[in-house]
Amino acid sequence: MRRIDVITLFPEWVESLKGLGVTGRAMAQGTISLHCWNPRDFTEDVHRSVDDRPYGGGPGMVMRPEPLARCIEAVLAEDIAAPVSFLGPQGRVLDHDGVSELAGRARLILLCGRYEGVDERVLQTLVDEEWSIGDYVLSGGEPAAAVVMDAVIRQQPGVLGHEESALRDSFVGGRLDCPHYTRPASWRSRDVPEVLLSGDHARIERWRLAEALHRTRQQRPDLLARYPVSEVERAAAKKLGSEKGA
Ligand SMILES: CN1CCN(c2ccccc2CNc2ccc(C(N)=O)cn2)CC1
Repeated sequence: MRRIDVITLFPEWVESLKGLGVTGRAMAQGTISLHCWNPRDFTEDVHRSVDDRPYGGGPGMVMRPEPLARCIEAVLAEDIAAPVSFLGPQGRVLDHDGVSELAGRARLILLCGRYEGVDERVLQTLVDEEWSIGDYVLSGGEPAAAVVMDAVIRQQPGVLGHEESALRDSFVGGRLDCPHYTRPASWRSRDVPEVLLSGDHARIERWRLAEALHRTRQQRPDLLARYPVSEVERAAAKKLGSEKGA
């Protein structure tokens, strides 16, 4: 991922990401460039109107096709080609595999809908795919775009600095995360599991694998169906069990 373009009526929404956390660091490092485009800059009327009343009546407004189309075409005219991804509730639901797929691209073009939605003819002629961050309705696509950007940017080599932490994340390999602890070793009479204080890194790794597997089995059995228990996990759980007995 080298470049992200976001088409939105609320550029300040996206500009705020430039200064924050993982996304902010990736921009500052120059690993990723973020470009914001506002369809309002592509209106041709004096009122710079980007929405209009829906044909067939009903509540709310619809995003007008012409300014949006001109904006999308301006985005596509710049830099390398990339699919136009629309954030909407009807889209493919984003999961770890979807994030990996998007993270592998050189460029992302994210279109954020507002109002009651976008004129269907723009979706038919200029949008290549639709992504959803979950089965619920938002007031606009911007929060969904921010989620996609964060998830994708942290997959980029060098962004997290500690490569391995992106690999151990929840959902990598279909597993939830293991528990995390820091000082003090005893806090309000609750102790850190002694294995983590043992300095035995192979045993600690086994414990973390076994805990992630245990949590996944408890909270997300559907993930186990999709990503069956591996030999390494089985061996880790077995060896741990025998040590506990020891
Ligand atoms: C009140 N209406 C506002 C506009 N909206 C709409 C309709 C079509 C496309 C985009 C939107 C923007 N909303 C989104 C966006 C993404 C998600 C998601 N799950 O990823 C949920 N909602 C329909 C509802």
